[in-house]
Amino acid sequence: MMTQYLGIKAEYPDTLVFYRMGDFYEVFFADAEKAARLLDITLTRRGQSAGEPVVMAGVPFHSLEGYLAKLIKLGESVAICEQVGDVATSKGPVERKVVRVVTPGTLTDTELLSDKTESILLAVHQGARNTCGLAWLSVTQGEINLAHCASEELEMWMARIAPSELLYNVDVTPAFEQRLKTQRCAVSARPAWQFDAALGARRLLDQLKVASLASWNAEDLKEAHAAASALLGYAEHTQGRALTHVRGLQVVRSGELIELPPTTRRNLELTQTLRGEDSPTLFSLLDSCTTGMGSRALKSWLLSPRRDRAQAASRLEAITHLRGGLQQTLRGQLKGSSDVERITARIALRQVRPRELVALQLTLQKAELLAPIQHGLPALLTNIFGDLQPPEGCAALLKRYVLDEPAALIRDGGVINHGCDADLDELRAIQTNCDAFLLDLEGREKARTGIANLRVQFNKVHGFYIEVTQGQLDKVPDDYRRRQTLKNAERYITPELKTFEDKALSAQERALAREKWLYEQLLDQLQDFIPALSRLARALAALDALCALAERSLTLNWAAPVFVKEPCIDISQGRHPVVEARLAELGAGSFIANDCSMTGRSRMQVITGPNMGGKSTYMRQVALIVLLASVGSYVPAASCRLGPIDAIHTRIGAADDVANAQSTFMLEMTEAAQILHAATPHSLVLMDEIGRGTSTFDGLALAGGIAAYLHNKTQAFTLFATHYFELTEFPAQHHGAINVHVSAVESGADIVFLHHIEPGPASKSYGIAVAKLAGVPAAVVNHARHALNALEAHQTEARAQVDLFAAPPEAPAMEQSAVDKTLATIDPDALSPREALDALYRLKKLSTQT
Ligand SMILES: Nc1ncnc2c1ncn2[C@@H]1O[C@H](COP(=O)(O)OP(=O)(O)OP(=O)(O)O)[C@@H](O)[C@H]1O
Repeated sequence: MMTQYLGIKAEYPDTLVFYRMGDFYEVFFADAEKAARLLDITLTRRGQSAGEPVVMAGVPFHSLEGYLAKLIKLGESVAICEQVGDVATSKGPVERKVVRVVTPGTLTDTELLSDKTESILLAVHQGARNTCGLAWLSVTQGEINLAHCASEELEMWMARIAPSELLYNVDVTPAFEQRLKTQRCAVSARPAWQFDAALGARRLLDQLKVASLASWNAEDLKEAHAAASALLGYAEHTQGRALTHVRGLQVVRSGELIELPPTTRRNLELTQTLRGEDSPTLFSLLDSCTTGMGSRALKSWLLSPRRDRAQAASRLEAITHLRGGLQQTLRGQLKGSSDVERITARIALRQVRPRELVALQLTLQKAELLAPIQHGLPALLTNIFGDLQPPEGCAALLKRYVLDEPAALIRDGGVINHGCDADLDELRAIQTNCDAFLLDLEGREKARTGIANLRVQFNKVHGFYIEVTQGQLDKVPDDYRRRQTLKNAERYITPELKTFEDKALSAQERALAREKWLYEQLLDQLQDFIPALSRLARALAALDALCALAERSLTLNWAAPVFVKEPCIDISQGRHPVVEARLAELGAGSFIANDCSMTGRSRMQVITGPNMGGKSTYMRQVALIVLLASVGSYVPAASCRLGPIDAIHTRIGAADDVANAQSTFMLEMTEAAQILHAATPHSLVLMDEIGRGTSTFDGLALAGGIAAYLHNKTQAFTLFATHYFELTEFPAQHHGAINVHVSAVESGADIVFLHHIEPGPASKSYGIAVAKLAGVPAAVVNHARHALNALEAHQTEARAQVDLFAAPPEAPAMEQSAVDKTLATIDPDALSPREALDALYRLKKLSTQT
């Protein structure tokens, strides 16, 4: 057995192998030590292998799911090795095989998956010329995604895709590997040969059942093909079979989506709060979907808005239509729908459970009722309703095959419907009619033989028998065969009883085997419905997400945004949806709505005002409104006009990133640098208190420089919140910038925040008043007030006339060196190898002379 185990383990060196032995899954040696540590289970030692005691640990087979969930959460993968041979007939250890490998990125079990989140597997291929190929999929969805990106954009892509597991070529450079390892997901190196572009292209064609990738314009994405090769190979390897339900391809191109860098997702708390919780976030507020499929679709919409507004416009049009009452009816009907998408995937992978099939059947019946007969529907709804047609015959097939309330697992039987299969019905009848048959036989035999006390009975050792007492033996007919002799009686068997016995004793076993066989037959027949079921699942998900957005827009009193061509962000009476909901929940007053008007000519707002005044809330609400509009949702405002947007960048105070050894200030500057490089005139940039991580003068000088760069060079729509009062002078010298401030009033020594954005700079800083409000001891507040007066008096006197925003003098032009001059004359493409070598010697000589 150990030889068998070690042979299997050798094929899965990096994976915990759960080896089935009777009612337990056992783990051995190093795996056992790891499992014992991670799962808190007992380690034992038994027997010997190669002279060493065998270290092992085990978990009962019926509680496998719980242990798997724990391991997957810890980023581990598990190979499930089952007994596949016949225990009764096999000599030596029964044959065993790994039937599937459960890994964080390829989950399919209901118990291991979160309803609202996809578990995504991503393969990254480091290509030549600074390009990376990406391929990713969720095994429970029907679509492969491909993309190419520049190496420096990789982190942004990985943040957008948010994989649960990442695969990379074992031969990548150490620096590249290090970048991948900083991702918060399971990371596995795969052999280099698996990242083969030609193999990947072939696999894609096979998978999609097409002759060419031309219709997706995906023929030249060689690096992505290489990634797809590893991706599909790995996904199939984990499932132990082909992914027949994966039939879709999507190519995502840089520049098609609105950029939402990782910092933006975090700072705007789109799907997670800054503390890493799921709520309250924009998504948790929006997600009133009635199905998991809808929630997942909505989340993906939220994180991947497109620059081109056609998709957003069609969603808006659909939502507007649904708001007219239809959403309420549809949501009522959608409620309780099963997760058709995941059930379809599990049918394809032949892992589906009986109760899921019943749930699917009920949903299919429901879907038929969903599509309203209406004319003049918006195009998106027409398409969705068109796809809502359940595949013909599928519900009937399920109804015919599966009991209304089947057992949880086919393993236990009690799944296949009555009247579906004559053999099964007969086997079941034998079990249920056993007593009746015996009574009937007894009656008939009594009549035939004239033995009044004849009895037909059963015991476990001897099986069925007819018992006749000594005094009646002469009446026993010829066809009775003796089975057992007792003191006062003889026991017999007849051909009829023998036939019945054979049937009855094996009926249960055979019924179970028949049920399993019929279940497989059903799965075979269901395979034909998979494309139609996938289509239906997508339609249900989209309809649910649209209905949720319609419901939210009505409940929360949101307005439809208007897309315009000219550059602008023009919001009237905008609100921060999450803060507003939170205030309402806590009964802490109403949210103060604010306008924001930025145009091609007025692109920057310098925002000042007291701490706690509402600067961050205002900036974030503008970003959230822009994002919601770009997704195609209504927005929390009275009205919103929006020009083209290509990115939302945010630089908002964060805690130290100790894990990556970066100080607050380093992080602040790194993020600022990224924004300055990436932003364009169509980007929205939020800068919150830039420069505060260093000394006042350094910080102020940097903030001034950054503001000037954003205004003059980048020309992005910029919201620039600052505590540096000096920056309120910026708009006077920069025509594209204006001052705004959050209003507050002082009453005595206290401060009242009005949270209202008003034109012009704040009149003063209220730091000390806020400190008092926060409960800082009176002695400290008095001390600070005194010190402030002194500082202000001193500053007025000493204020030098420094122009913070003036462009610095040009750096003196460096004189070109002899090497540079020679280099400028060389055209590498025009050189022969010999000439190139000569040139290299010449340059080397020159460099030693200078
Ligand atoms: N428009 C508003 N209406 C009602 N309450 C608001 C509004 N804006 C902000 N608030 C409340 O004020 C609190 C502080 O707001 P915010 O964090 O935006 O202030 P801030 O000016 O950025 O402060 P700091 O400068 O200290 O970062 C919020 O948590 C919210 O409860």
